Amino acid sequence: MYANPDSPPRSAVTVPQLHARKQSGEKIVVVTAYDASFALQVDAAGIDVVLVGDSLGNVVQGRTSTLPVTLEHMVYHTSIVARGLKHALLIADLPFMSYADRGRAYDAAMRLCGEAQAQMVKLEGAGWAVDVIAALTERDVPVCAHLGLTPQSVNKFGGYRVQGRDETRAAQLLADAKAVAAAGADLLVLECVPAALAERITREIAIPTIGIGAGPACDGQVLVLYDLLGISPGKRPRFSKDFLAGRDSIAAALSAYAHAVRSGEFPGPEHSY
Ligand SMILES: Nc1nc(=O)c2c([nH]1)NC[C@@H]1CN(c3ccc(C(=O)N[C@@H](CCC(=O)O)C(=O)O)cc3)CN21
Ligand SMILES: CC(C)C(=O)C(=O)O
Ligand SMILES: [Mg+2]
Repeated sequence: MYANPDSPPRSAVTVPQLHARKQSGEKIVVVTAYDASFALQVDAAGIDVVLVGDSLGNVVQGRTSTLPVTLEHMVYHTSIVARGLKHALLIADLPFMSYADRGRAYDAAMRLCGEAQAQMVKLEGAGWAVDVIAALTERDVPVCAHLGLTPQSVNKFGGYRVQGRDETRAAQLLADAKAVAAAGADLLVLECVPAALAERITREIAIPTIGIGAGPACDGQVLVLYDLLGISPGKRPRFSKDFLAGRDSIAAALSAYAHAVRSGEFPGPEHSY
């Protein structure tokens, strides 16, 4: 289809609609996808947002971290996922070091939102990254921030551990959440933080929070698709759940996940810290 100034955004779900969910209390359901066939399944299940995560390094490429994932990989997977979507909003992860300064972030956003058709980019961290969020926001590129366990920092963390457990770190995380929101982020992913802290952050900032191992109080939830289907190799993180177990199709597993998030059944205490 050629450009038509009257045509609506590519997806049915829009950024302003996601903002409105914070007030309405209707949970935002997010899942990762990496190819067109799964994107079609996820879209048909009525999931709100699809994330092309750099977790593709782990689950598609068989690596032990997300650090080797390149912008080329992200552009390729984002472009093929985009072809499978009609309903869901599409977010793409900015890979390691692709947003190290304003200029690199602009170039990467051009590839992911221009060429590959993502509607929002996601980046990890606060501090220096707050300026990058402000830079993208000034150019009207929607941004999803990501705090807590930020997997691109694994070499600094020394492993994948729950973040914000002590008082000082919890206060820092709350301050970081306020800073990314003030810089213009549209959404905030909170990964592996105590449920009580995620609840407090969700209450104190104006943008929706999307939890993964962050308890039930977040405005939405995200899971890695292959964790949700029970096919990820190795030890499964505590926050994940196999929704295919006891069901007979991928479509049924995706619908069950969406329903469990919307009804507040998932995540339970056994998935939280
Ligand atoms: N398949 C997959 N799922 C993910 O959620 C995911 C990836 N890959 N790759 C990138 C990151 C890495 N992630 C991870 C990986 C492991 C844990 C984990 O094992 N956490 C411990 C916490 C231990 C603690 O501090 O108490 C756990 O038992 O849940 C958490 C997040 C999340 N992301
Ligand atoms: C787990 C989500 C939040 C992510 O960043 C990814 O899949 O890469
Ligand atoms: Mg990621």
